[in-house]
Amino acid sequence: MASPGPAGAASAAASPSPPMQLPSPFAELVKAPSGLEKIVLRGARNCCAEIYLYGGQVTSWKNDNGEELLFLSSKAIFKPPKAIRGGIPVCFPQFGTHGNLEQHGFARNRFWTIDNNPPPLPVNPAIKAFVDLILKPSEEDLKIWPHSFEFRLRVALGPSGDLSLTSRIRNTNTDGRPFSYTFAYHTYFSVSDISEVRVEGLETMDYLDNLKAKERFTEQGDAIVFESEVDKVYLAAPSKIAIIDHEKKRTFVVTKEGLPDAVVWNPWDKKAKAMQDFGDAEYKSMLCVEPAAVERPITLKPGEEWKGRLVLSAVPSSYCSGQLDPLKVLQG
Ligand SMILES: O=P(O)(O)OC[C@H]1O[C@H](O)[C@H](O)[C@@H](O)[C@@H]1O
Repeated sequence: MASPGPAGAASAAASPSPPMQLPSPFAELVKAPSGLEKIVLRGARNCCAEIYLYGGQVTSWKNDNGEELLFLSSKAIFKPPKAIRGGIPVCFPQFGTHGNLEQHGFARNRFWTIDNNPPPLPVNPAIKAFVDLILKPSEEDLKIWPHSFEFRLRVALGPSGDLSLTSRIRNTNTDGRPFSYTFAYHTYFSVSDISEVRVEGLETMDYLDNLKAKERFTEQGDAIVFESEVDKVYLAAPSKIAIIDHEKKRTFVVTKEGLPDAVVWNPWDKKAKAMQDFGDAEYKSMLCVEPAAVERPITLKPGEEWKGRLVLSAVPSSYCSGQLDPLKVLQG
């Protein structure tokens, strides 16, 4: 008997114009001009978020006033196999070049499907706008990474406009083999002007510098500011990091669980020019702060599941002419 359950959703995904069911009345599946499908989550007032099935990738997150909070390049290419430049690409099963797979693994350029019947996840009952996606390896994927897995991603918009991403990755190998992976939520924040931005929470942390052959250094005691290209993996970073945008008087608070590291990236002018899908001056209006597990890969035995969570909130900075109290932002 046909039912609008998960099997219905999976087979509908393969047909050309599916009347796809979503479990939340605040979520809608629409076709973007590129022809790719995306889910639009609608929260209170003008809050909303968009998630592409391609890459399982969040590309938009707007606040109460309908202002965009994530960076998406004006030159982003919405065509496989290129990953979409901006939003929140998911790097799995490899972050960066930490392995033999393509840069950042393959999850960001695969088609995910809607999972209408995911295993229960403890949730805040006030969250009404959410969607569950799932990625399983294809035959081709198994040739490049010979492990069977189920990757479930829930994207939810909270009542106060917070955006949360919860990843659950399960080893479904039937041959008894464990697997290991590295991971990142490659979050592109929209900022007014990179030279007006500082990041708090990473002071005094050790980091691997991708611009210096992954050599290990220790950050100085001050908040991080930006004057040139940055590509660092902060190790054992705190669970809250604040990105303070002085000009916009906005602070992003990044809360991470299950993800020890945090990557900070801005390509600056030279690298920006070299990227085909990134505007020459766009480095000024973006910053990537990416909760990640890089230094120590995560290992799962068959049947084991890992959970990694990211919660983003955007709050007005109390900054006027004095100093913002970093403790208030990071603890509050
Ligand atoms: O161009 P992509 O493959 O999307 O990677 C963009 C960037 O992602 C991360 O932040 C890495 O640390 C950088 O080394 C890399 O350049």
